Amino acid sequence: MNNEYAISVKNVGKTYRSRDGQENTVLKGLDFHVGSGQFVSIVGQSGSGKTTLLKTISGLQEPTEGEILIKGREISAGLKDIAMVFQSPVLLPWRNNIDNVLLPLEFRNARTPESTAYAQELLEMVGLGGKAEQYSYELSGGMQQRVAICRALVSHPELLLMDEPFGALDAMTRDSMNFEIQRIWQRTGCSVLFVTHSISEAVWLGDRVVVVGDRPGRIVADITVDIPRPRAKEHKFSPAFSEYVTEIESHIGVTAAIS
Ligand SMILES: Nc1ncnc2c1ncn2[C@@H]1O[C@H](COP(=O)(O)OP(=O)(O)OP(=O)(O)O)[C@@H](O)[C@H]1O
Repeated sequence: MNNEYAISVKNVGKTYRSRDGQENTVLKGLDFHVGSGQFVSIVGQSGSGKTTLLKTISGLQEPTEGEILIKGREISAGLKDIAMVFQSPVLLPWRNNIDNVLLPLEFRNARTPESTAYAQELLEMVGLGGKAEQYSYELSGGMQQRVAICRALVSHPELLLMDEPFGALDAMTRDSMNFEIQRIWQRTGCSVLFVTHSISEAVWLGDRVVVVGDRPGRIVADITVDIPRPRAKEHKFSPAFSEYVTEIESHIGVTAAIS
């Protein structure tokens, strides 16, 4: 039954066509599922089609072949259940932080006193409760990304798609954001698809790591990470962790571009 999955990707292909008629098949024959409440990391070489996959799952673009079901339904029927976080937070500078968080609800005319209270609660959950009235330019990059994550969560999405959300952050901030996203995920129970260039981040966060091979993008490995939760920093130094990293590196083939 498809209904038990948060996402079902069935034999999905995507071919871009340029204006002069050239075809570029970026994804071919992708088949995988994300269980309800699972955290699935996606890694792969640059250009292997990870962002294309996320955009296709989110409904921002259509697959050329195959189908994608969200909780057993066509994407068009499930869009309100999906939120996306990009590498750049893209906050509106003329709105304060809580108003940025509430933006998706305003678009739907669904801002209420309850949702405002929930937005404040989310900001508190990410340690920004005292900065609700401040503006994004008064925040660090890591803080801005936390506001963007709150904005994604404010509509209670069942599915959170994250495309290299911590790629622009320094190593220390990135580590603390990893803890934060693990905590948020455990608290909200949403399903997460998380694209990253960092194999160690993928292993540390994921219940599974899906490796996308390139030309055309296809799944070359789908590895279950059997490390207990909640995960702590020490897990990164365990032999099991290193084995997962080594195995994933071997599936990607070349590791030069991957940290
Ligand atoms: N809208 C588009 N039109 C045409 N080609 C595109 C489009 N978007 C992406 N591509 C091409 O699809 C391929 C895969 O791009 P995509 O951004 O999905 O890869 P990626 O794995 O996310 O890369 P990176 O890790 O560098 O972010 C690239 O060759 C890219 O040029």
